[in-house]
Amino acid sequence: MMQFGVIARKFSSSASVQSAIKNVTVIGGGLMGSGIAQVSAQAGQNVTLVDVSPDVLAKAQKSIGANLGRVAKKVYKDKPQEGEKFVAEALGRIKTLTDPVAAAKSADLVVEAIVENMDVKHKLFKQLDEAAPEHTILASNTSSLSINEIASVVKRKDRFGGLHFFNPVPVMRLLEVVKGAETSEATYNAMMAWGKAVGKTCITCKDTPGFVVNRLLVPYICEAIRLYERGDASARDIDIAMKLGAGYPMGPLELADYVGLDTNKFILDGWHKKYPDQPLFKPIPLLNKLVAEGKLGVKSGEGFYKYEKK
Ligand SMILES: CCCCCCCCCCCCC[C@H](O)CC(=O)SCCNC(=O)CCNC(=O)[C@H](O)C(C)(C)COP(=O)(O)OP(=O)(O)OC[C@H]1O[C@@H](n2cnc3c(N)ncnc32)[C@H](O)[C@@H]1OP(=O)(O)O
Ligand SMILES: NC(=O)c1ccc[n+]([C@@H]2O[C@H](COP(=O)([O-])OP(=O)(O)OC[C@H]3O[C@@H](n4cnc5c(N)ncnc54)[C@H](O)[C@@H]3O)[C@@H](O)[C@H]2O)c1
Repeated sequence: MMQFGVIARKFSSSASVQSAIKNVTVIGGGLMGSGIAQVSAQAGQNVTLVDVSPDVLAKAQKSIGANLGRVAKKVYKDKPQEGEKFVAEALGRIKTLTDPVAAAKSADLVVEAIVENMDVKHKLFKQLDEAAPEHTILASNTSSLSINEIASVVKRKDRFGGLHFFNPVPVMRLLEVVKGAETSEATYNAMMAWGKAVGKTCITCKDTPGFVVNRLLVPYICEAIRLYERGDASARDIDIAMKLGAGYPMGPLELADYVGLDTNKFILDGWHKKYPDQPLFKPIPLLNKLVAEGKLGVKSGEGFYKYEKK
């Protein structure tokens, strides 16, 4: 369970670390993009949040407001008026747009958090590269794709890198900063400083599949699903086992639902295509079935478990 001290420490550290980056554009207003926008605004950055869907943007603003409220309740426990001011000021720093090209024009940093698909990311980054000012750093929050391959369509390869956040962004303290083959030292240093400024502990990763966390996490979740498919244990028992037996905050099937089964599928399909002989990345029929039925986990109301719709 997250303690007040951890939130307060995270909050104060984000307020005290300086970054040259002041204007951040976040593309994709879903699970991750809304969290990245929140922590950036909390740290005093001017944020432009972009999504193709106005409905997603409205939902993102609502959830960011609610999550800022949770932070304010802890940090300004005995000072509710200051808490309200904190929420209003942070929300006031976030503007929303549906046009990525317009949003790139005023950005020092663009963090992309759209669907996990190389072709879609390429199309977006080509546009961003043409529209953004010379100094702008472009970064992807990809879970599983190669940073070098994403960067292959841009001219500014020295000003491109990976910024891999974890879900839920306001709570998870890690940021993987990924150096591509042509990422300059200046870009890497700016990304590290920005990560610290938004309250994260940063680690340096090479552009290897899954970086550090997902290289370990993906095989673990896949094996859990296969265990369940074989009927070796119930979903509930697998999750209880890893929580009580290994001390994880969530079991693997709960975590798969939390991340989103569509995102899980994009990752697995991509790695299977790239490494067809690796048995760990073979398609999982049950996962394909759930996604085809629109059972995407928490965000759609059902995955391995059922959830109340938000
Ligand atoms: C089908 C599978 C096929 C396999 C294919 C491949 C699989 C691929 C899988 C990998 C996908 C990779 C995805 C990505 O690239 C990497 C990731 O992000 S991995 C996910 C990492 N995250 C985790 O592991 C989360 C683990 N869980 C937790 O830490 C906790 O459970 C929780 C989410 C923090 C919730 O904690 P609980 O105690 O259960 O619940 P509470 O509601 O009490 O919350 C605790 C605490 O946090 C505060 N809080 C929660 N959410 C937010 C928020 N959004 N904003 C602000 N604050 C939040 C809450 O208020 C509580 O505070 P407290 O009151 O305790 O101070
Ligand atoms: N879900 C996780 O736990 C998690 C964790 C870390 C990283 N990631 C990565 O973050 C990225 C986003 O994942 P998510 O879970 O937030 O997905 P999501 O489905 O919740 O959100 C993606 C959003 O992008 C929008 N979008 C799609 N194409 C767009 C475009 N061209 N321009 C603007 N908006 C567009 C969609 O409308 C959607 O709202 C993926 O690359 C994923 O691999 C996910």
